[in-house]
Amino acid sequence: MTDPVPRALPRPSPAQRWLALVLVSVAMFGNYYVYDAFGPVVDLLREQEGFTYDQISMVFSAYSVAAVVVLLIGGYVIDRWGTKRSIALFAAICLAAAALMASTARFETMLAGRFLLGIGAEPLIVAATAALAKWFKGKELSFAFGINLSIARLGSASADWSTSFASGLYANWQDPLWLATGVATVGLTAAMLYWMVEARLEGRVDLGEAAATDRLELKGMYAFSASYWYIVGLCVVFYSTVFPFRAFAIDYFQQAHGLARETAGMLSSLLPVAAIIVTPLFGLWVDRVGRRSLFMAIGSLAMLPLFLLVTYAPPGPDIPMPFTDGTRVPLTLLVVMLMLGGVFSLIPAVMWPAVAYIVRESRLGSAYSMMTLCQQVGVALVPLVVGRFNTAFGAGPEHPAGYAPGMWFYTALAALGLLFSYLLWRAESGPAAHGLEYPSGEKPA
Ligand SMILES: NCCCC[C@H](N)C(=O)NCC(=O)O
Repeated sequence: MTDPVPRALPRPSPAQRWLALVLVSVAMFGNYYVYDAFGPVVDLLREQEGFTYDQISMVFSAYSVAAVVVLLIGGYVIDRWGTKRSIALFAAICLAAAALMASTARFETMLAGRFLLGIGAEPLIVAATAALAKWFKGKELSFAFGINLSIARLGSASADWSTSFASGLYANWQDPLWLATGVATVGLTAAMLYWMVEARLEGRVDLGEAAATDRLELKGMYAFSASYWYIVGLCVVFYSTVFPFRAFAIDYFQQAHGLARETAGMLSSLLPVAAIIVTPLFGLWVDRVGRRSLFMAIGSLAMLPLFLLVTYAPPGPDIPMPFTDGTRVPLTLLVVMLMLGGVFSLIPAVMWPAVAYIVRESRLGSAYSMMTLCQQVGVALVPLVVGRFNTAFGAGPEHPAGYAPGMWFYTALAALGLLFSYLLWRAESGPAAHGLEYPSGEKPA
């Protein structure tokens, strides 16, 4: 008798793939919610617990310090543990971090909680990407990544919206953070369900092998072209401006512009909301027309005046915000936040895929890891500088001008971003171009 020939397993059905996507995305929703739940309680921590802006920015930066550490080792955990265990493990760490931050207003505990969040949240993003690659490889992979990021960004927007739908909790700093802990519990539940689904279907459907996780291999980094390092430079200054600005935005709108917390939250949510809607559209457009470095330069140029406009331009009339129940905001703030939302949609849509044009496929993992690592170093340092400025210049409701030095610092970073994108555009308009300026699929000879 001959041994039966092993039969090839079927690929997962659409229903199985979409179930995996929903569960992984809910875990990511929890991750992003917890990250952004800190911004809306900044003023309460200052007023009720006596936190200084220096302390607030140290807490915010602790995430990025942890992220730098885990980016160096996180890939090994995912490769060793597999996606299903890793997603549950990292979602559990996010939950523990959220609970730690909600438990007490001791500065050291907050710092530890935010550090723990960085340990869990950044590798959770990597593990989620690896998991989706297994289920959607050869299918709707880009679309699945897009949906996943949009649901994650909905988590960011929901944290801002919680100032309205959970306004009753904002009598103290702690209850909104307990709400974040609840959301993290939902994220962990989704991660556990994902573990069950993957374990149940393993051996029944062909999930393939997850590609080796993006890892940082320093060997050969020097060989990356100047264009790659210009994109890394832009990435660092762009995220080091936008993420810290977002972290302080709700407090800033309240203190410097006298907005109610609900209104400030709505205004701040324009960034992730714009990104959910517009990023995929920009992605499609740029695929058609190319001109990637030009678009990055346009995005950087558009960002340049925004922080000075919120500081010095007259507020203008109060007008109703679109898609709300008539919440009124000063025209200048609305225009600035809509423009920043546009930039926050355009630059990531162009910048991350541009790396794939410049670096060969076998080094893409290292290239993206190095880019994220540099990004997180910037995101760790910039809030410390802004916090220092705010404290040193006595920023607060009695002295709104004290916020101006921080805004000048953001402007200087935006100018640096413009310089990097100009250098990139110049490099990509010359003979050593990589095809960034061409539509998808068309490369220079
Ligand atoms: N909002 C949570 C922080 C996400 C950090 C992540 N490393 C990242 O930069 N993602 C890209 C993005 O545009 O959100």
